[in-house]
Amino acid sequence: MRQKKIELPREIHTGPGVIKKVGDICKNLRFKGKATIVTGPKTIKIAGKKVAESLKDKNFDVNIIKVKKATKDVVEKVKNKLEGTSIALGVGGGKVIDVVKMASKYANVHFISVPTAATHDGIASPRASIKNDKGSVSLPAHAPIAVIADTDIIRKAPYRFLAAGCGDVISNYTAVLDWKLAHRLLYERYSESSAALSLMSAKMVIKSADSIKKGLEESARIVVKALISSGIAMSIAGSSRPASGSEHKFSHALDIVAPKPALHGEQCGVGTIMMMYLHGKDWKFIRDTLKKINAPTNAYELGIDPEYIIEALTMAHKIRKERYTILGDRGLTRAAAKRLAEVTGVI
Ligand SMILES: NC(=O)C1=CN([C@@H]2O[C@H](COP(=O)(O)OP(=O)(O)OC[C@H]3O[C@@H](n4cnc5c(N)ncnc54)[C@H](O)[C@@H]3O)[C@@H](O)[C@H]2O)C=CC1
Ligand SMILES: O=C(CO)COP(=O)(O)O
Ligand SMILES: [Zn+2]
Repeated sequence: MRQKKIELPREIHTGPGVIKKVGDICKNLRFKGKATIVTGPKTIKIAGKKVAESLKDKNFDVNIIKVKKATKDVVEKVKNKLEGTSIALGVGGGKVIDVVKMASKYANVHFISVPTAATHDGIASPRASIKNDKGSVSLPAHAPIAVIADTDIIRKAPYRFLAAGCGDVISNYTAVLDWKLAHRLLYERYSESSAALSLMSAKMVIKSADSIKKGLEESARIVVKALISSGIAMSIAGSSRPASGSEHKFSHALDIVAPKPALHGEQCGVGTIMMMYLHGKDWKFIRDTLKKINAPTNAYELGIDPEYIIEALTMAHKIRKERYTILGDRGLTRAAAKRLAEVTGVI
């Protein structure tokens, strides 16, 4: 029988003010000595310093590293600085968390995910999206030993971030459709339980769309919960298949061609509208849900020129080629891409 390993976070702490418990949590997990915080230039002020204080209070020797990008070079540099550390903590957005996730895996130390915004479902996933010279790659990393999501910090982040997180998790709809397609066409390994959890995560957000509002702790909690369970769906699958399909290929393509890309989750949400159309499914329902949440549903709201939307659509199939989707191996012609974006109101 095929052997399988599922890696999950051991502890998940959410709630207002939970960041003050980071030191305690690390101590209870039996870490001691040096703790390394990986954070960003903005997020150090929002949360990094609080994490450092909490760790120092529990006698940790704290080292702080600031990163801006999630590239292979940055991962390598961080990995080298993790030597002798007992625990690494990623305090920030998706890029910071991906860097620490990958670097700590290479350095063979545990890491803790401390998201400062609910923008993405990499919070608890065992995968890392890392930029290289051709765009980005999805790499196997490891799951965080703990997730510490302070919903007070997350609710105070710009509302746009929360809406982006909703887009990232709603995109599971088309990711699962693509996965099923690949299973039928190529007999790709498919997990019913992972797909069910992935869709349940998306539905958690869709069901609450009317009550996801700016500044509310409850809204932050709903989205964080959905993002964590989507990450767990990736753990069960052992890949990002349940949470990344054709709509993510479109977003990754935009990251390459657009001079000023929007947030990952915002682009994935718009991609989901178009990929639902290609699958012959209810794309209007996705658009209307994103509208309710106040997430972007078109090029104008993304702040991206329509020309780049068309270009990204025509090249999306070339990204993560191993991941078969509705875009097929040949992708869309320019005329088909333009029509798709027009019919769905994206351009
Ligand atoms: N590994 C995985 O499974 C997944 C990885 N990702 C990756 O995550 C990245 C997207 O993550 P994002 O967080 O959208 O982008 P990001 O990490 O670039 O963060 C966006 C911006 O928000 C700022 N920020 C974070 N928290 C803030 C707060 N509380 N207040 C004000 N500003 C704050 C950051 O400093 C940054 O400038 C992409 O690279 C994507 O590929 C996305 C989904 C899943
Ligand atoms: O963003 C992701 C899931 O939301 C992961 O995407 P990739 O596996 O395409 O990098
Ligand atoms: Zn994503």
